[in-house]
Amino acid sequence: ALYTDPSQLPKKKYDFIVVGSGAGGGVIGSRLSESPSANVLIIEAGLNVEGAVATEVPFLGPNLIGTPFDWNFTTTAQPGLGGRSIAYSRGFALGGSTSVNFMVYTRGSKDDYNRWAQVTGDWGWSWDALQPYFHKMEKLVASADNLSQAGKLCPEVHGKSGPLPVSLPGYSLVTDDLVIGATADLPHQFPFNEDMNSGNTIGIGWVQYTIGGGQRASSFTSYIQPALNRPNFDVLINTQVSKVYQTGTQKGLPIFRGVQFSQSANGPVFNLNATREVILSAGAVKTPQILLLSGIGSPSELKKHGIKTIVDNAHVGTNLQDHPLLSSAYTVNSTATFDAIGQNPALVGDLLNQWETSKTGEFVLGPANQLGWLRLPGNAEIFKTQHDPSAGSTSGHYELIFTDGFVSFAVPSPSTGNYFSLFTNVVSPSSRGSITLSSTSVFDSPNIDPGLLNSPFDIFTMREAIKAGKQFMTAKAFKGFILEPFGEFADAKTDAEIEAYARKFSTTVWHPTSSASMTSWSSTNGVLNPDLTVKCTVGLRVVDASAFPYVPAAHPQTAVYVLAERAADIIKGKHGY
Ligand SMILES: Cc1cc2nc3c(=O)[nH]c(=O)nc-3n(C[C@H](O)[C@H](O)[C@H](O)COP(=O)(O)OP(=O)(O)OC[C@H]3O[C@@H](n4cnc5c(N)ncnc54)[C@H](O)[C@@H]3O)c2cc1C
Repeated sequence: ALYTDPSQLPKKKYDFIVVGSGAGGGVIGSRLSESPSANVLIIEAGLNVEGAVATEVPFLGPNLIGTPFDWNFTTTAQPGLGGRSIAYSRGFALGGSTSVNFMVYTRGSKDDYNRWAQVTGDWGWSWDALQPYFHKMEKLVASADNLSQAGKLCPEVHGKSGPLPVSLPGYSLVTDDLVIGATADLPHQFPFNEDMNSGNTIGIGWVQYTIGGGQRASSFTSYIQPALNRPNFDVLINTQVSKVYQTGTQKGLPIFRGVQFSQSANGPVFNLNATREVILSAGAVKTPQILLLSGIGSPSELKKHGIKTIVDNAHVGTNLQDHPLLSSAYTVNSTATFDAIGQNPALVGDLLNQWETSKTGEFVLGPANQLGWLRLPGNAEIFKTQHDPSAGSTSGHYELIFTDGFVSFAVPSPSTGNYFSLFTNVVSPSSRGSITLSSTSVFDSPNIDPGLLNSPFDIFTMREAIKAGKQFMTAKAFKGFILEPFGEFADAKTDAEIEAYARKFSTTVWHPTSSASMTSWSSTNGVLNPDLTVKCTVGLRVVDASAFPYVPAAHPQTAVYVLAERAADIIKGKHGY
């Protein structure tokens, strides 16, 4: 059942306590509680989303940024962004970031997962070995407009009966034929990819979304909500875990089965012990913060805050990776773009009404109907001095996303006009950032440094992505539709100007990962073992995006879901459920 107050919890004992209900925690809580004899509790800091229409209407997803459903973090000053600090959104909600994200469903590439397998020495993380889990979680469903899927995805690649609905965009746009037509015009540089979830991501194609029946699917709607009536599954919201604590010692290693939590910085503090495991799924920002607050980290970092080191691990909070994102707009010869929705409040009411009555219309859409993943040429100048950080030939170096209207996270939308937005996104970054403590309170944000555009490779790739995007827009298919580049984008012509433009306006795709990453059993260069247990501890695991050794060249929710699906089986296996 769902609880809002720790004192209401019906049990004094849980086998598993899961911290966070996002892509990782939602799957773990739901899958572990499938075993009736496993008592499972999820503790979630954020708000209930039941009945919150903005979390249900796909088109309104971006409007959740900056609302009470957002942690509303801010990064440290980013040298790669000209010293700017930027807003850093994370879901403060039941369902975590899957309740506020943009629902793009991309698995990543064969090479992304095979690299995880190689780094961890556990072939269970390879693309082939994870296939049963992709199929277990997915349910390929019709789009809201029920159009044929033929030629837009490969059904055989997908699961048909899992809890998470996946569908194509449910409303056709004028720009659909233009983008797909441009891949036919320029097939060598911009090939069409019928299904970017087949293992080979390269090319441009139709976006798949975690949308079913025209409505957002999240770890809450797909995993937690259907399990809430199980007598062995409780979820406590509005409550932050402030640390995990040692409950004993086993073979010289500290056991961390204790969880401390409260509802406000000065509110009553509660303690609860798990009989089997504590699983941290608080996401790539908060999981390392909780580990550090628990005395698991670099002794010098912990000492600064007067925290006693229990496990000496200098890697906690390091290796943070993210994808820098830039939006550039063109004016277009059309009056039928999304811009009308932002510019005309009456239209919003009509579309919401249509969505509520029939789950059809523009509001069933995510932010783009097509996107693509592309590689720098093998002889690109940057490879003379920098090694290629991508996982391999099936992973992109950059992504292009196409939106039928003006969308930017750096500048306000113009009040008039019609636009087409081209997003460029560095998806195999070589920059690394960090999460460090700013105080000893979990109620304070940690220092978040995603290291955006902070390496020669990343700025080079962003620049080349912009140039490739401009090239794509010259395809015959766009003739008569695309008018001209808009705003400062129009003035960014030379390489130096494009780089300066990119540093001035880039933000993030909100894809932080790898801040408590897994490595092999024998490696001391990481935070987790390949089974996601925290190195040199007993009873403590991490199941969320912080566990990734590398960020996949993809929107990462799918990788978190699949990681958690396998993790649930690992945990069940270990405890004989
Ligand atoms: C605006 C936005 C758009 C995005 N768009 C996409 C997209 O289109 N496609 C895609 O694939 N990915 C997208 N992502 C990223 C994707 O949602 C995340 O990668 C994924 O949800 C990460 O899963 P997680 O379990 O690691 O963390 P989360 O889903 O963030 O879950 C962590 C949970 O832990 C809770 N928590 C944190 N600290 C505590 C604490 N101390 N005590 C208790 N609970 C705590 C949080 O409130 C949260 O509910 C987007 C993210 C954002 C923010």
